[in-house]
Amino acid sequence: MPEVSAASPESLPTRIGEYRVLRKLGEGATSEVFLCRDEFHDRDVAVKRVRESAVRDPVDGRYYSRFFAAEAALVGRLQHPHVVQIFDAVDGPAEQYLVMEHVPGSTLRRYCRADQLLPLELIVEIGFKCAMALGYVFRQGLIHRDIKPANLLAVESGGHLTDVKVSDFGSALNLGADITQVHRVGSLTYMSPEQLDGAALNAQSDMYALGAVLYHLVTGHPPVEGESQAAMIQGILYGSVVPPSQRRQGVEPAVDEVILRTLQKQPADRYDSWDSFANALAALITNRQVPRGNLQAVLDSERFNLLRGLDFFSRFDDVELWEVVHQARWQRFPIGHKLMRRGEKGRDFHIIAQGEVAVRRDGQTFETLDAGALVGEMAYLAPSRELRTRTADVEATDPLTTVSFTPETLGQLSLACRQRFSEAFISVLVRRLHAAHEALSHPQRIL
Ligand SMILES: Nc1ncnc2c1ncn2[C@@H]1O[C@H](COP(=O)(O)OP(=O)(O)OP(=O)(O)O)[C@@H](O)[C@H]1O
Repeated sequence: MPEVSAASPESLPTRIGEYRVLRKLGEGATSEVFLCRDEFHDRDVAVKRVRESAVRDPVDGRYYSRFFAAEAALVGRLQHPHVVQIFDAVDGPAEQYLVMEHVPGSTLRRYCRADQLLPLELIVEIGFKCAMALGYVFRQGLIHRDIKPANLLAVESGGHLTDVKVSDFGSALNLGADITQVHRVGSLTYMSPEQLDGAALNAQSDMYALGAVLYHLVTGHPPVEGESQAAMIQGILYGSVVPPSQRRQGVEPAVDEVILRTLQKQPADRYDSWDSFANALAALITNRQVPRGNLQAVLDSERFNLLRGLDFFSRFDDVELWEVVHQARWQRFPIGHKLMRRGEKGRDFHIIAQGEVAVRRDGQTFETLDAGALVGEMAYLAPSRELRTRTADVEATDPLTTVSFTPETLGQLSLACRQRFSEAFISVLVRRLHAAHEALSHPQRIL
């Protein structure tokens, strides 16, 4: 399947339904994908149109219709930053198509080539994001069943891979609704033994496939190779897998361990949940078991895990936390940096992600705040302009990492996420009120 097909202009439709076609993005066995303009919503979208020949196919036509129906059933349902959103599905007499979020970039297929391999830390980061995304998908009652590099879209910017999104839910099994399981959908190269066998599937089957993709990304080879389909099947069911460290220099035993665990023949021998798999991947980064290479920047997975540990975000779910990871301004400050000065106007607020600050008035420290604490929210929440003045100096007494928002950037978050912020603000304010009340009633306690 070509990644990006340079379609001849004459074969390019001018419109698909209400969408103006800009160019062809790619094609698969059953469909073509076009970059289109959604004028109503003022955004670019990817429109996946089922080939007429596919639907008419006398043998497989009804399966193809089923693939379309499976994806169409998910319109508006999967909302996760690492899952391609499906905006609309049209099942017309003339054409069937899906309207999806456009992902600018390519797919992970190109990064499986031995001469294009990604740094290890980026592969682990990709694994972490996909594991979290598939955990979300599983909680919606779905098993993807066709996790492969071509279905993991790579967001690229300036020639670099910056993010990843799971796509193509045509083969998805809805545990709540599908009574019969069609077996052997999916790509043999990444298929779990139980999927081959026709046994019942669960989260561990997608986990195997994601592990196989990670193996391919790390080594440039799929975990099982064979000259023929029969040899492949034999290998998947009974063969042993060469540890990734034997195929790529610099791979630590801990990385071998995580990947090989997902490729165990028995689902029960793999991780027991997506969360434990994601945590094992995150630990490889935290424990420095993958080289940090030239990428000095903090990884999204580290940010995510940092936020997950903070009290302020304890009621945020994973999707909301990812929003914060992507939309907040992350800043680092040295010791001595003045985060705020008394008397200054300002409406931004910060959550301390790492480090410590002293809150001072007239040179006297009256409070120290550390990870999870909120700074500057009083001016943010103030109901009138006059009250938007900082009432204290705030200075870093430790190297500081903060997560900051202005009223404008907070306003760009989803309603659900803003709701979580309001709840977190209220609980901080109630705790403060309570402390102030205690201090007033028992002044000796705070001496
Ligand atoms: N949302 C998207 N944004 C950008 N490009 C996309 C998007 N969806 C698909 N593509 C491109 O189109 C190609 C074909 O898409 P897709 O794999 O979904 O088609 P398919 O017919 O389901 O393929 P197959 O049946 O072989 O898995 C992808 O490999 C990718 O290059």
